Amino acid sequence: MDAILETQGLSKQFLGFTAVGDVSLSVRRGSIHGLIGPNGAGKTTCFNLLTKFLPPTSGTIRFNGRDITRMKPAEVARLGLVRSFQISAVFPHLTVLENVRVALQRQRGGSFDFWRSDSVLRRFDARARDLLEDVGLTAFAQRAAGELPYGRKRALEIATTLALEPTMMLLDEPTAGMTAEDVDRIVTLVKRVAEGRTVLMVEHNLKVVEGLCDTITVLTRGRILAEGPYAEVSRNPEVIAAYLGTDPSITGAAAHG
Ligand SMILES: Nc1ncnc2c1ncn2[C@@H]1O[C@H](COP(=O)(O)OP(=O)(O)OP(=O)(O)O)[C@@H](O)[C@H]1O
Repeated sequence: MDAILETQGLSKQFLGFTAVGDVSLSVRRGSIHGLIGPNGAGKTTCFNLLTKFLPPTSGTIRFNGRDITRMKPAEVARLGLVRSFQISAVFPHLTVLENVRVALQRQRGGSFDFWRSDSVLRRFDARARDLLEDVGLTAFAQRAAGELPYGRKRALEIATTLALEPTMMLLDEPTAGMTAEDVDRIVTLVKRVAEGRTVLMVEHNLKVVEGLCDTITVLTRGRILAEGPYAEVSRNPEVIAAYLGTDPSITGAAAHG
C-alpha cells in the first residue's frame, strides 16, 4: 500500500490517563479516510497529534516518507499536510474574498501586513475567485465573513485551507452542527476537494462517513478497534458493541446486512 501518512505506536497520556494508546494508522494516498468512535474515544486527541497541535508521549508519525513527529504545525503545513482552519481563524470583518486572498498571501510566504498592501493582494484575486467558485461561495464573495451562515463558514474554512495547496487535508468534524441541507453541500464539497489529494476526517455523522470514506478507522478508549471499508466495519460485532446504545444507525446498518 502507498501510505502517505503513517503512525507507529502513537500514544498520548494526560497525567497518566491514556487518551490515545499505541495507535498504528496507515492512510492510503488519494483516499478519504474516516476516523470514528464513540464519545471520548480519542479522535480529537489523535487528530491533534497528527496535525502537530499536541506532542505525542510516544510513537512516530511519518508523512510522505518523512518523520514529522517533532515538527511544528507550520512546518508540516509547508510539507503539504494541512488542517482545516477553525472558524475562529476566519477574519469576521473582512469579506469572504479578502479572507481567501489573505490565505493565499500566507501561502506565498507573505506577511500579515495586508492592511497596507491592497494592490499586492489584488494580484491574488483571480485565484481567490477560483477557490470561492470551487467551494460554491461566489455569490457570497463581498459579504463580511462574520455574517455568513454556519455551513457557509465551514465552506470558507475549506477554501482558505485549499489556498495552502495541501497534498493532504485533515478535517475535524466538517459537518458538525449543520442542517441536513448544509451536510449534503459539504459532502459534495469534500468529494470535490478530495480529487487529487488525500483527506482524513474525524466525523460523528455515520451517514456522511458511509457516503464519503474509502476506509474507516474505529477508535475506542484510545485504541484502534477496527479498520476497513464502512460496509465491513459496520458489521463488526465489536464495533456494534462499542456503539450500542450510542448510535442506532451503525447497528441498524449491521442488522440490515
Ligand atoms: N487536555 C486533556 N487533559 C486531560 N484529558 C484529556 C485532554 N484531552 C482529552 N482528554 C481525555 O482524553 C479522552 C479522549 O478525548 P478526545 O476528545 O480525544 O475524544 P473524542 O473521541 O474526540 O471525543 P468526542 O467525540 O466526545 O469529541 C477523554 O477521556 C478526554 O477526557
